[in-house]
Amino acid sequence: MADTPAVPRPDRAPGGPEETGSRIRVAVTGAGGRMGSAAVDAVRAAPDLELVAALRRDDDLEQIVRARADVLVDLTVPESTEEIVHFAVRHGIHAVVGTTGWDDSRLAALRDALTAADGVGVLIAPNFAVGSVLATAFAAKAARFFDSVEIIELHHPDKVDAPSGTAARTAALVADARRAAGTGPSPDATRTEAPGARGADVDGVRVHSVRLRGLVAHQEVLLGSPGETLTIRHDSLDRASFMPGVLLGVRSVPAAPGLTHGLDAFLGLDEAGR
Ligand SMILES: NC(=O)C1=CN([C@@H]2O[C@H](COP(=O)(O)OP(=O)(O)OC[C@H]3O[C@@H](n4cnc5c(N)ncnc54)[C@H](O)[C@@H]3O)[C@@H](O)[C@H]2O)C=CC1
Ligand SMILES: O=C(O)C1=N[C@H](C(=O)O)C[C@H](O)C1
Repeated sequence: MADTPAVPRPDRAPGGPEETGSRIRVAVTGAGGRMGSAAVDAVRAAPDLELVAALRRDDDLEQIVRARADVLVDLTVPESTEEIVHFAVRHGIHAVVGTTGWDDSRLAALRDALTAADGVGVLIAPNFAVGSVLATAFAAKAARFFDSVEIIELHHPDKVDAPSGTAARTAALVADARRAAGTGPSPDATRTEAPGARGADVDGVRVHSVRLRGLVAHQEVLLGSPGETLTIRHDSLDRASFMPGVLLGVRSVPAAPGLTHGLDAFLGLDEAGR
């Protein structure tokens, strides 16, 4: 990662585009991908936004600076996203990040970088679909009331990571809620197991990943207690489902300095989904 110093952005704070009503200048990385190309189209179609750069793999990140982007939308791959986002932060550019791979240590390093970058905002959004954000919030809310909880995430087979970022985030919030309530671990008498049969253990929650041609992005949270189960399911049937969340992020992040994790706050939800 290049170690360039932060560049002051005189067009940012008082009198910047978010305050003057001028169009927000948006750059997209991963513009050649499934999500990036949809985001490019969505930004182009939004009257209050202006697409100023669309970068593909191997394009020079300096283009974002030369284009005087206000907000970067990153939709690349887990191996690239950290470097790209730190580059934006160092240059005083806000970022809306949909790419997966933001584990706790990466988030901590980003928080540190943002502390030094006065006024810059970054949204890390594990899922931009409103229904998915709500489903995760509902699951976190329900988690303490049931003996058992497991997650099944189902995606298209071109996805490079498993489990999904959404499932990892859901598992973390479910685990937090159960810890806070003193709920014990999900009961499980398994003694012999074919490798992977019980899924991945994410923060004490079993997560099962399905990859199937024909699917886009889907998740079920299964909760169970004696005599009853509750299933919270969300389906993204088309990448159009993600675009309102991307645009909400672009419009909201300039006024949200520091790190925002999840679209919840921009939707007016707190972490418990209220
Ligand atoms: N937060 C959300 O709601 C959603 C997040 N995602 C996530 O977004 C990411 C992208 O997903 P897809 O578009 O399906 O993948 P994709 O593989 O279709 O697109 C990724 C693109 O990024 C490009 N790329 C890689 N490194 C780059 C770099 N350094 N600079 C510029 N471009 C670079 C690749 O060449 C590729 O075109 C994944 O991490 C996925 O999990 C996907 C859907 C929704
Ligand atoms: O790769 C995808 O497609 C998706 N990735 C994100 C994730 O890993 O959670 C969001 C959504 O599930 C689609």
